[in-house]
Amino acid sequence: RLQFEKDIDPITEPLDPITNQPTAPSDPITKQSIQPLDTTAQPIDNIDITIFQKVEVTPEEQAMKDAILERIVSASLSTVERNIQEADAENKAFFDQGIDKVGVRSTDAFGPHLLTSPQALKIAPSGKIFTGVSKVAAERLNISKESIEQQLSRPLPILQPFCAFSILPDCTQAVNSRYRTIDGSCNNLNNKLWGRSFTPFERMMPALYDSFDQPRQTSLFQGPLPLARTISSQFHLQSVLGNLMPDLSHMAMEFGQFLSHDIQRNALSTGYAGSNINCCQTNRGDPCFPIEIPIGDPYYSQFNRTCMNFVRALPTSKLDCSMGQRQQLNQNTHYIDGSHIYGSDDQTSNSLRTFTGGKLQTGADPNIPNLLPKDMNNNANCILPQANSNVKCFLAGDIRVNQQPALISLHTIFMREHNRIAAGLAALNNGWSDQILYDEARKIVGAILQHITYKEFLQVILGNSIMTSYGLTPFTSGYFNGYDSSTNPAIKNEFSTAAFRFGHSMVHDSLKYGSTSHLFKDVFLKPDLVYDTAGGIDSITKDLTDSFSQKVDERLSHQLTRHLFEQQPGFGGDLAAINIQRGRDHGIPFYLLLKTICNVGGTVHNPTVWNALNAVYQTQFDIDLFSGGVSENPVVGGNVGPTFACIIAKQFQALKKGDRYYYENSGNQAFALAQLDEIRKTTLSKVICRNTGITSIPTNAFLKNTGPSNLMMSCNGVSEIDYNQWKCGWSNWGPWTICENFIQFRLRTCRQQKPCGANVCIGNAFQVQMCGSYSDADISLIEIRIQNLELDLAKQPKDSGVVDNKSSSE
Ligand code: HEM
Ligand SMILES: [Ca+2]
Repeated sequence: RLQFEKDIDPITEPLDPITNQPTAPSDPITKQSIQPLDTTAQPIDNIDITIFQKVEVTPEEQAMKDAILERIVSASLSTVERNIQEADAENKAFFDQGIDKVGVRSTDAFGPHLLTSPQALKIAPSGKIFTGVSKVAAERLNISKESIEQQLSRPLPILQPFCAFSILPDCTQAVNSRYRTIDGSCNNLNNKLWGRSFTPFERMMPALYDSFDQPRQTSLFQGPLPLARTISSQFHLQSVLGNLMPDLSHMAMEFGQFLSHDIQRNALSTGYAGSNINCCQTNRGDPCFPIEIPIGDPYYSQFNRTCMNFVRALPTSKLDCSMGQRQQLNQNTHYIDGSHIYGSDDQTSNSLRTFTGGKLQTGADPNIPNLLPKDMNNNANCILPQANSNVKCFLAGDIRVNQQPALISLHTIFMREHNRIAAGLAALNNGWSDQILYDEARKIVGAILQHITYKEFLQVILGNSIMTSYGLTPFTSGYFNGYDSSTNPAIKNEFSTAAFRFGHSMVHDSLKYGSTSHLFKDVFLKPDLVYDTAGGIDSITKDLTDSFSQKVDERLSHQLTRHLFEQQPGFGGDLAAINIQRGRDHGIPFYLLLKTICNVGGTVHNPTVWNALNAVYQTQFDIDLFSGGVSENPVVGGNVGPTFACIIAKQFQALKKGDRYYYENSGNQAFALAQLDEIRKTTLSKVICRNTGITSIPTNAFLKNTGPSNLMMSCNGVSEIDYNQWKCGWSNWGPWTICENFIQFRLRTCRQQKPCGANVCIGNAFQVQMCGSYSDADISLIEIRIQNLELDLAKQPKDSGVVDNKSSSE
């Protein structure tokens, strides 16, 4: 049986035993991913397969269908497994020949996105088996492309041992836990794996692949789709200074990327021993899907470059272990939970903790305190200066942290926010263990991230009317009681490959840094600016709020479309082409289909833009989702077009309603109301003030223009979170009441809300005393009144928050 260890590729030609080269040139479009069935396989000719053409079937027919599927699967399994093993051997040969290499080559234009984690590689073989047998079944049963999901979506017992998701976690602890798990499991108690890291992206619509699971590459009018690079160079032209956003700051772009890295990280295929597959040097099939650079390319042709490396995403089995279309894997937790800060698996999260005082590790740099911990082995393949061995890249919950300095800065600020909160909580509550401090600080940071996302970020991206109609605006008081356990929070493939990439269009040519500007190509994977003692994180952050974003439109900076991760002139990547190619790799349906699903009618493009778009495609029905969506006119009050706004709004609605730990929820895991009100006071600007040396900042960090509606605020005296709402035990005494009939009293409240234990308050919540000038003769009467009052006061509850006696032991 198969070894579930290495990334292996089922879809490559056998090697010629003499030359050790593929025997036939492979054509990624028409290449069949699986060899014909074993001749030893049982024939199915005597079975009536017409029931697979029916939409409605009786229970008896369904049982018959399952039996047929079982037979086909059992007959084809060994062939599929053998193909995977052969592909593995072939990958090893490419590795041995030095074609696929461990570590990034100077022509790799994917940077840290290439670094697929070991957990994902373990899931890969399972994905290949499910895709392999599904393809055989679809072919044998003559199932049409459109009905594959419906006809094959059966959890066959024979396939369960191969499924990566057949073992469920034990969620007993999670039922009453105030804290999320690190990997996101057990959030939904009926569907324990929903939203967990290393689970598939879901879809809004079934995929549209070519020949079962091959990238969408054929036009509706036959012939190939236009090349991704051609669409990029002809339609996604260079952003010009004249098309700056009128209001959004460059920080809006950067927070968008930061948020994106919380909720999604696609896993790419790798070669033998995790090496990077080189699709430009070999002519092989899946998972190679190189981006062809046409002759006469306006930029790359001067370098005689004809190919940009592109490797397909890893296939995965589906979460319900049923057969069907090829799916892709999200390596991060789908929830907005700060997983890019803390890690999406226990090993990563533990490696980032100090295990004292609930704190996260910081870097020990002689010149600059409080940076992220250093990546001493340069696992992220950063480009480091030879002259200064202090300068290293950084470790965080998501390996893409080092992609460029603005991203490093936001990561650093939120790491500091965690440590500040942990210290604040520890100062008030001596008895709290490292674990409680870590958990509670992580819970608060997660809530702050959600609050900033829904209150500030989405507001400027989607605008009022969409925020309201999808119920995305947070409340100003009270709990949101809208948790819906039937809502799957999972990130949708259409969102990840296209809609949420709108931010690529907002990226400037350069990162402003004090009085200088640095082109992005000069700072990709270079942490140097962060170490600059003249400004570092503070300067990068201030300049993000101090400059405009580019508009969301078809235009992207050449820094992204010519120079992405460029290490050698002419050999950078093209992010617009990559986005288009990725959409095709994932079988994302064409733009007009999604537009219809989103109920977007009529003309939503500027006519010149629409004509330019149609000039590159044979027919409007071929338009890729990224290109069609990003170029729409923005919705009223927002900054993306109606189709992307719909996809984004639906996604964030699911992330809100489908998250048991959504910060505004009531219930077992809830914040006390007074705590929730503290979270609600947070803004991104305040978080920046609290954790940098910046002295003044726009009140709304997402808007650049300052004026009456967005005043500059001083960071001096910017309110901390009021940790008193987290203090366990008695509050201070309130004031004495007015003296009446020679008596007065005062009150205090007991804070035994989570995560305090019960019984943290000994004594009374009230004090009564005599007052005024009374005569000795009155004393006995006053004493009786005091006793009565004390009896009344004792009937009042003495606690202020939700009582909980379980969480303190967690
Ligand atoms: C300098 C800024 C940025 C750079 C260099 C960059 C680069 C990249 C690269 C190389 C990929 C992988 C593409 C692929 O292989 O399919 C990617 C994916 C992505 N980017 Fe960006 N990006 C930037 C900013 C942003 C922003 C501002 C947003 C959103 C507001 C964003 C959203 C996304 C999304 C949603 C993905 C897909 C993530 C996944 O599932 O793996 N990016 N980006
Ligand atoms: Ca997450």
